Amino acid sequence: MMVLCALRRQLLSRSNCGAWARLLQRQSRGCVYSITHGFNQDEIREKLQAFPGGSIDLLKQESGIAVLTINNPARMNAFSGSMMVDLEERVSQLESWTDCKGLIVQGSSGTFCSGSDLNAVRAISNPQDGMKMCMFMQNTLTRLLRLPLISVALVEGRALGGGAELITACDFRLMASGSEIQFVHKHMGLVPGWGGAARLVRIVGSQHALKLLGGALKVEPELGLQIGLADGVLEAEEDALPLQQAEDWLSRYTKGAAPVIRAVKKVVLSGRELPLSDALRTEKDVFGTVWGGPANLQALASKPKHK
Ligand SMILES: CCCC(=O)SCCNC(=O)CCNC(=O)[C@H](O)C(C)(C)COP(=O)(O)OP(=O)(O)OC[C@H]1O[C@@H](n2cnc3c(N)ncnc32)[C@H](O)[C@@H]1OP(=O)(O)O
Repeated sequence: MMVLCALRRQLLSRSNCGAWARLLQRQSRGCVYSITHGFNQDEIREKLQAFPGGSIDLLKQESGIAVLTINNPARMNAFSGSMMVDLEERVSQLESWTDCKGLIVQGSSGTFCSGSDLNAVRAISNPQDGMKMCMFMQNTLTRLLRLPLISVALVEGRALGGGAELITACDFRLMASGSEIQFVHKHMGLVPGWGGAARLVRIVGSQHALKLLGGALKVEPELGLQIGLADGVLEAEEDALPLQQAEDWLSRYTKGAAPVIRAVKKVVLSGRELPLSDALRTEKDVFGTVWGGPANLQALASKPKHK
């Protein structure tokens, strides 16, 4: 801590205050890696931008539900370098949207995501660059998971490799019928590197995680439900597209005032990530933000009966 404070003072005294302030802000945003870990985000961004293609699109709706779309259909929505940078920018936008209550992450054109763009993977196959890309994606996906809103991955078609890792950075997962999730890393001579293994263990437990990663098993909706990787299965419906079905599913958790929904996520997140004493203190602080707030006063005035 003392080292960090000294570093902060040292950095702020430098002439280029704006850039340093940005670096320090990133460090405090809940990233895993910062300048103290030798992580230089601007340098990595520049490298990633050298592999263009596709986009990550964010739709902010008045309902407070956002839709994030992985959009690179010619490559089954594989993640190019510029899409990794795009994703980081979209997460920053979501961090600043304080009325947002829910997020759906989907792929374009009926499939989720086929992982890293193999063309970029081939071009940066040295371990140093690979680890830098990993740090960048781990930071972004950690920030995605920590957003104070309720997120759901809508899996249609295939979620492979990094695509399977991305779905673990959402609070929930819905699988459309016929969809598949597969951590194909072993077949590529790899292990997950975007934080997918650490998050998968927390979602399905270490026994199931070992089977999914060690066997590169295909997870279809039935198995997904059975092991707790999927929270619901969407059957094909004539009058509701999967995105509409996902919005309906999510609405049971996002109905209500934004500050309350966001507080719910914050207390669950702190319970999941912090030691008990710290989580309890955080819960007390978050409680203080809603106690006596508009939603609380309105509920009290309406003489509720919870039947
Ligand atoms: C830490 C991250 C680790 C990783 O993510 S490593 C990457 C793991 N992902 C993969 O290995 C996916 C490899 N792709 C496949 O298995 C198949 O393409 C896939 C997704 C099952 C789809 O099969 P099909 O339906 O038969 O379609 P297809 O093979 O003809 O693909 C259509 C076009 O998409 C391209 N594509 C699919 N996945 C890609 C990828 N990850 N990177 C770059 N290009 C990719 C594929 O090459 C094809 O392009 P083209 O039409 O031949 O020009």
